[in-house]
Amino acid sequence: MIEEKGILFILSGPSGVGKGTVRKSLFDKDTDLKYSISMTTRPPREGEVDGVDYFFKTKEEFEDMIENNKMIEYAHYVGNYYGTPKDYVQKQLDNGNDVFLEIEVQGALQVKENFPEGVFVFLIPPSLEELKDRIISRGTETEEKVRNRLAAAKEEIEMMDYYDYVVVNDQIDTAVQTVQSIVRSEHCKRERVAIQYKKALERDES
Ligand SMILES: Nc1nc2c(ncn2[C@@H]2O[C@H](COP(=O)(O)OP(=O)(O)O)[C@@H](O)[C@H]2O)c(=O)[nH]1
Ligand SMILES: Nc1ncnc2c1ncn2[C@@H]1O[C@H](COP(=O)(O)OP(=O)(O)O)[C@@H](O)[C@H]1O
Repeated sequence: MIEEKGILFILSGPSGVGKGTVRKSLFDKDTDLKYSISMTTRPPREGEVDGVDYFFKTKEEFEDMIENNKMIEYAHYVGNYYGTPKDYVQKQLDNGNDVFLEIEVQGALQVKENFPEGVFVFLIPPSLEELKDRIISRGTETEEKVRNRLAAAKEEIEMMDYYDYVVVNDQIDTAVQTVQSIVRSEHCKRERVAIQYKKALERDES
């Protein structure tokens, strides 16, 4: 059966919930998904590589991309810009490949406006206490930034209503398996399979 367009998957949720951890583990298992590397003005953390973890840009370079309409979405998050460049995502979807975005909530809502057919997955922590522990234990933030991220998290969790799926990231393996099942299930959606069959039948008859 010929795949038409790829599916756009959006994984979002509060900072520190485990989006990056879930995404990396998912990509170790599911090589068919294409990951869209984000652009950011945040300085690289130790061990982060330009073009692998993020495309690290200056504020001017980022604003230039925005002005030239080259971003699908972007957000100003805890003092820095983060965003998804348009070209890569569009090209992969057009080639029939599934694309996976891992982005914060403001950006996900913008994607929803432009790609309403996207599949929106919201990752939540088992509790706010656990979320705080995860942000602290990661050790990448100052005390003030931990407070900022937790304050943002409370507002972000209220946006759950805009999502198609909600996954609790309690045990990492279970959360990854659940996201993987969502990806598989979306490929079995009746509308999607029916369209592909119809097209294949039409080709057969002509
Ligand atoms: N809107 C948007 N958010 C992004 C993008 N890339 C990463 N983010 C989010 O920006 C937030 C901060 O990312 P980062 O500084 O790497 O910290 P961490 O994810 O909390 O480790 C996280 O919630 C990311 O998921 C993007 O392209 N667009
Ligand atoms: N299911 C989980 N159980 C315990 N710790 C987790 C789990 N998922 C992620 N973590 C830890 O929580 C911290 C934040 O995870 P990270 O993937 O950086 O979050 P995000 O990308 O959402 O900001 C990291 O130290 C990570 O190892």
